[in-house]
Amino acid sequence: MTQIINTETHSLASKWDIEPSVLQNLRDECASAKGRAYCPYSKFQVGACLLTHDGALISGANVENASYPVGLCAERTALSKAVTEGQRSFKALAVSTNITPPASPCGMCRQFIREFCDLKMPIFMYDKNGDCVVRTVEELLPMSFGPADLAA
Ligand SMILES: O=c1ccn([C@H]2C[C@H](O)[C@@H](CO)O2)c(=O)[nH]1
Ligand SMILES: [Zn+2]
Repeated sequence: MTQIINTETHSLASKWDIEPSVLQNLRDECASAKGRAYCPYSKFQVGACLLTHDGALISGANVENASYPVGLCAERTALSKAVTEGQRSFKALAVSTNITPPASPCGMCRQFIREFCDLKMPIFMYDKNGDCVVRTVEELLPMSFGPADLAA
């Protein structure tokens, strides 16, 4: 069956060197993961999905806790799942929320992402309408501290 892929997805995909159907799957996966968020306190659902260089998609959602600060963001859930499944080579991250403009990863997640992802890796942030804002890791966390700095 032929998939219908919109023009925005096509142009984003070519800009970031991702197959349009793969970018569409990434977007769909992070949107579905959002539906599995456990967020009874904030009621703010967030879905995230990583695309690995070998084409795997690994998703996560926010998981809150009655002791509020214990809650986990979607981005760190997805990354922790991926890393503990042996995946550390990422081509893109997508995040989906039900607001517009789209939410961007919190400061703690930016640092967590920076540990494993290339500074030039794109982060696709989808809003409630499925529209997208894209920024690289470096744009979200300039002049960052990373693993190589410890060895310097
Ligand atoms: O990028 C974000 C921003 C917020 N949250 C979660 C944390 C908390 O569960 C809820 C409200 O902050 O949304 C994420 O998962 N990712
Ligand atoms: Zn976060």
